[in-house]
Amino acid sequence: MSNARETPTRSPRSFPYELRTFPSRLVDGEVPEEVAKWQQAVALGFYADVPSLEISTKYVQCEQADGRMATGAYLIDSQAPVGAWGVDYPVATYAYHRKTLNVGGGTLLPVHQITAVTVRPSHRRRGLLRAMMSTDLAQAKAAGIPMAALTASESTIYGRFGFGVSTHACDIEVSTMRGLDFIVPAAASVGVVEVADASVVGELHNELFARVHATTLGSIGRQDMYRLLAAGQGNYQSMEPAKNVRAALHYDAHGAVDGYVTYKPKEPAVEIVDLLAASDSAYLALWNFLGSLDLIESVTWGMAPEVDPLEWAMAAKRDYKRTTTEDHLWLRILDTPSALAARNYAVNGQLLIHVGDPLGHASGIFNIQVLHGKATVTRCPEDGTVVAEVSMGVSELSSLYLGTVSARTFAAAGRLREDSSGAVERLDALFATSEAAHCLTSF
Ligand SMILES: CC(=O)SCCNC(=O)CCNC(=O)[C@H](O)C(C)(C)COP(=O)(O)OP(=O)(O)OC[C@H]1O[C@@H](n2cnc3c(N)ncnc32)[C@H](O)[C@@H]1OP(=O)(O)O
Repeated sequence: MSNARETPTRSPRSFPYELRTFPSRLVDGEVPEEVAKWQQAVALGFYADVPSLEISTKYVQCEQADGRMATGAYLIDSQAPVGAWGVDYPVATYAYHRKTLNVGGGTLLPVHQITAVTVRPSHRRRGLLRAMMSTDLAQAKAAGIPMAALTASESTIYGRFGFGVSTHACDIEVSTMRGLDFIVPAAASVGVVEVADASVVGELHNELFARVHATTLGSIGRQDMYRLLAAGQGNYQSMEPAKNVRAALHYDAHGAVDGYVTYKPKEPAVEIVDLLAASDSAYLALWNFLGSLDLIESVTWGMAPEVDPLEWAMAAKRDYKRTTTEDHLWLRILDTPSALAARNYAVNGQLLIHVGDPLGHASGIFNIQVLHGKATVTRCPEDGTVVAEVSMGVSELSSLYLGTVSARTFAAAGRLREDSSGAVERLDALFATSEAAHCLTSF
């Protein structure tokens, strides 16, 4: 008989991580250790420079203004090998802030905006993203937020979590070699455009963005950092004001600023940094200004709308080239009745839809009854007494939500099923929008 004590054996945990969530904010004017390490992990995940203390502090000031909550996944029951990052550095990061989404008709819907998702290369494909996303979406749903949103680094990651592409961003290149001629020149010459210091844009940004946000279907709230980004006063790599960012302001008939453009000249081209216009005339007048720059042969912009009035205003339509169209804003309905009741509808009507949701938040059979542009949405029993007329996943419903794609297109793509003849046509008639959704914010 052996005296040796049996060594207690513990099988390794299948998920040896703990998720901790904390606000990103300064304490006594300083970046707390936990937040600083979290930021180092984010920079690693996005291949960014190691943030200096100055940059870290500036980020946190902005994130504090946004009410950002950061989540880190930390190793438990284990020690880091000598020399490696310690267990107080998160192996995965995730964050959210909550702002609003313009869903049309002047309605701003509360939205849960997800950002800074990274998993350390040595811990990938072990379910960390799935764990952080599932936990966070469940908490957002429990907090009564009807919609989640993100902008994605890759288009293949987030569909499985119920997100659907809801707006596109276009890269455009407008040839200005011969200047810009407009079919109705007077429409592009309303008000006055004048040059300003780029720093002025930082001061105007929040008020102007609020005006644009309130009137643009698909616009989502901008994080505080945009004041700096839009004005060339700082970015995620440096807080040094850029020396090559120029600005022009548009003044309306009363002399009030209702638009601006900031741009980087790289002769013989100009790249737009940010363009906000609170009116159609400000938009065309700012383009008229850009078209008038001597020695410049083309103007590029990476945030042009899918349907751009500029293209239709130009006398030489072929001088407007859309070089890429890419998925931009991804939405994820969390609460189907609340989300559907918030938007406007084109016609009166009624429809029974079935929504599938792998995470359960948005699923069910719903009766949508629209009268005078507004919907009453009720959940139906799923005991076989009610039969849906159309069936789709929450990702598809989230893409249909702002009118960016039609049910007809999804049916043709095999992503939506018509269970009752004519239902797809009725769904498209209900969800039709008079303008194309456009989001000017990445996060
Ligand atoms: C909103 C934003 O912040 S977008 C930025 C996203 N981050 C990045 O691009 C930074 C670099 N990439 C990463 O940090 C990681 O690879 C992540 C965050 C993309 C994935 O993290 P992981 O922890 O490896 O993912 P996890 O193991 O939880 O996988 C969950 C599911 O997503 C899938 N998946 C993970 N990464 C990818 C990918 N790059 N492309 C396609 N599918 C992916 C997995 O196969 C898995 O699928 P399943 O559950 O249906 O079988």
